[in-house]
Amino acid sequence: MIAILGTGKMGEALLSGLVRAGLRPHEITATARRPERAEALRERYGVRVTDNAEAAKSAETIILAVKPQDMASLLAEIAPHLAAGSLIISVAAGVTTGFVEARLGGEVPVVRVMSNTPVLVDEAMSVISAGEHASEAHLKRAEDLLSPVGKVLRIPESQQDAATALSGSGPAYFFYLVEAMVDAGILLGMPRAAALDMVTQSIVGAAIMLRDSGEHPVILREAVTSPGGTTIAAIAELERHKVRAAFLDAIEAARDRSRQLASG
Ligand SMILES: NC(=O)C1=CN([C@@H]2O[C@H](COP(=O)(O)OP(=O)(O)OC[C@H]3O[C@@H](n4cnc5c(N)ncnc54)[C@H](OP(=O)(O)O)[C@@H]3O)[C@@H](O)[C@H]2O)C=CC1
Ligand SMILES: O=C(O)[C@@H]1CCC=N1
Repeated sequence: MIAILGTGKMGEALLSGLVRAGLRPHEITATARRPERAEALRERYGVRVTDNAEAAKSAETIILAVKPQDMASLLAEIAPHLAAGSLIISVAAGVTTGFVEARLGGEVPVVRVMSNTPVLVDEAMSVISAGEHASEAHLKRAEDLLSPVGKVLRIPESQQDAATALSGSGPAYFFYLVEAMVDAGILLGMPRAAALDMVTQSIVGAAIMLRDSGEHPVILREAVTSPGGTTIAAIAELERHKVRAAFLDAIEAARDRSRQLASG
């Protein structure tokens, strides 16, 4: 039995991925704070929706998917109800395995995960790190759960905040880029729908080339950039506006925010 505690956007994305990967609804228990949310999950997936204590009691694997700010109270609620040997998988940004271990007591195995919303289309990037009492078998269990919905990479926990900033938040940067490029199309007089199509297909094509060609992004970009041509005219403006420096600062800010989150 797998329990997902705090089934909001990320919890539901994981839940739908597990169902697509072949888990049967009766093998999954979900929890939510609002009754209408609980009802929606029950209807949409046919899973059991209970309270946190009940879900924690009967699950071998417990996925914690509440906001970092809600983690301490959730851990206090489930601590007395954990079955011996249950694996705790936390997907919350910034929350360390030490934070979870200290509040659950005993030698509870904890795996920290940072995934991202492309889990909805089985293209997640999930990075995982073991807590003090998590064994190879626990890491493998987390990998088995996550690999049907995307790529999984093991990283030292010291790199989790950086990974949160890069791949956890990463999809948002690409959506933001698409919004900005579509706005540029509007500025040039393109219809909005056509501009969105053009930009979306360009980003999908570029992403697939990047993933499948094995080429470095610089090589791929140079192949588009003709001497004296249009692309270099655009890149000169991006450099003038320090877009690269803005990315370095932005992702560093996200890493710092991830570090702050566990302390509330
Ligand atoms: N969104 C993303 O791209 C990513 C998010 N994450 C992490 O995932 C976690 C969840 O984020 P996200 O899904 O965006 O947030 P949401 O607010 O969508 O989901 C959190 C859910 O937890 C529920 N909840 C809160 N407290 C309790 C409780 N005590 N018992 C049961 N349910 C509870 C909330 O209920 P209610 O709605 O009723 O308040 C809500 O449905 C965060 O820790 C975040 O850091 C990680 C990677 C990517
Ligand atoms: O913005 C956030 O805090 C979460 C963590 C990574 C992506 N979304």
